Amino acid sequence: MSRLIIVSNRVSVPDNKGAAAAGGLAVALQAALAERGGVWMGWSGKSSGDIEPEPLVLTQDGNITYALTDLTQTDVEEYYQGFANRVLWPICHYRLDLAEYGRKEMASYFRVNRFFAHRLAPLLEPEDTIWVHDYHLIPLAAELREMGFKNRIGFFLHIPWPPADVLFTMPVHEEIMRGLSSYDLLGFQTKYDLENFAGCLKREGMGVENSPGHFSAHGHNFRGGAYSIGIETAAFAAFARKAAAHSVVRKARQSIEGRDLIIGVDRLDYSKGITQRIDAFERFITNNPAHQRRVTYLQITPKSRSEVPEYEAMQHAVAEQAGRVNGAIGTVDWVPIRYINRSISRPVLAGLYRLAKVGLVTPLRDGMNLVAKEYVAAQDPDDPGVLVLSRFAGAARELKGALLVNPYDVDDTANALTRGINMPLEERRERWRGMMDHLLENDVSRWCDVFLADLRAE
Ligand SMILES: O=P(O)(O)OC[C@H]1O[C@H](O[C@H]2O[C@H](CO)[C@@H](O)[C@H](O)[C@H]2O)[C@H](O)[C@@H](O)[C@@H]1O
Ligand SMILES: O=c1ccn([C@@H]2O[C@H](COP(=O)(O)OP(=O)(O)O)[C@@H](O)[C@H]2O)c(=O)[nH]1
Repeated sequence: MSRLIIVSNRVSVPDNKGAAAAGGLAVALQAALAERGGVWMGWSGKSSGDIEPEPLVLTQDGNITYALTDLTQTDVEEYYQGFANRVLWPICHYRLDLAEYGRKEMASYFRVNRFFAHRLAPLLEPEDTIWVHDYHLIPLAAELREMGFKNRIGFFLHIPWPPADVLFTMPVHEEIMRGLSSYDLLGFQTKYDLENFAGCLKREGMGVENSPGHFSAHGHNFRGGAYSIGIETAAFAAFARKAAAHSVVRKARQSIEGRDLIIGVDRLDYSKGITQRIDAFERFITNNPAHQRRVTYLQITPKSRSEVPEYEAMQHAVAEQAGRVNGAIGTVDWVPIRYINRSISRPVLAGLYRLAKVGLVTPLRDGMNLVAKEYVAAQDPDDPGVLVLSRFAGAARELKGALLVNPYDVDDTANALTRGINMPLEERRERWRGMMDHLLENDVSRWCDVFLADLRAE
């Protein structure tokens, strides 16, 4: 069996393992690699200032070799904060209004991908299978091919892929499409993302789809498919069963004093629909005075990408909004929204999900959303809660037992909250069972196996 080499911008570093890694990619890859072993190369998350980063630092932890590199401060600002998170992220989440193009950021993006390729090259052996992850590293395969590597190279995109009219607003869309065309296998979260990709390729004759999922473009034949990422379902359910004894979970249970708990867990990101969600919660309370003082909405929201201006602005906006709504609907003995900016470890999160009668997951657009899956996995089979889920999350394609909402429609989400809080036990059980069976069968291990089997197949 060939070695597996994973490359991603974000790496869940060994000394950080017990701590909360707020980000689905790191959580999922950690789970996938722990089982198989291999090499995981990526950014250390640190800046080397204005000097060239030191050589790769290799750390062995069990069967995983971590290979981390720093980036210069300029590269952090231009490649990660600039092009990846101010151009590709908003475009792929359909937020053209937030995209900030800059020539030097685009140049830095391609330069850092070349740098990654050069750092990776000495680690590679001819039989290695290389699996590249996410929008930060689209040009990596083209760089490796340029250097003569013939390995099987796959790519998985964790975020949505937009339609041609959206993608083509990006000045370097052709180079990005060319980069994707250099892989042997492209994985998307849903078939809609795959269809959008095929549409982008065909629109201006950049490539053709020879048969479903088989493409030719820029002189290369490659395949594409939908591979919805999963979680470690059984292990997460076990966390949740044990978590009731955890002191944080016990304190949370005591402090809600028998009220119904609604939970939201998201990085502080504009794609997650947090402001619309708070509006919907306020509407739910004003529409249902009987629930006043009888529910608590816990929103766990670790800060994310704070150096990017759009994220910094959002931190202020959400904090201000949560305060305003608490002021408007709270009473002397009831704080309706508990808004937390710290990251919580996943074993504790599992216990909080299990305490919650409703999991409120309403992104405006999301590649998958692992929180939705974790919420389901954490439930008590005898008394499960209800998942209220945005129809624009990749997870909505799979979790048929959720109450699907349009997150832009505040009344729709407020009504789903009413329905969720009042749902009879039998209906909750039935909805939950179907989702849990699906998650047990389609866990992260299966996702990994299926993608790698397809990548390794000629
Ligand atoms: O690395 P950061 O800039 O701190 O951001 C965290 C991660 O956010 C994104 O996660 C996505 O991957 C999840 C797992 O497939 C998926 O469920 C979710 O919908 C996506 O938003 C991003 O794609 C990762 O690269 C980041 O590491
Ligand atoms: O305080 C927190 C908040 C989130 N997460 C984890 O971060 C991941 C978020 O993944 P998701 O796919 O929902 O969204 P992303 O942040 O990757 O866009 C999930 O595994 C969460 O359990 C965590 O460990 N602690």
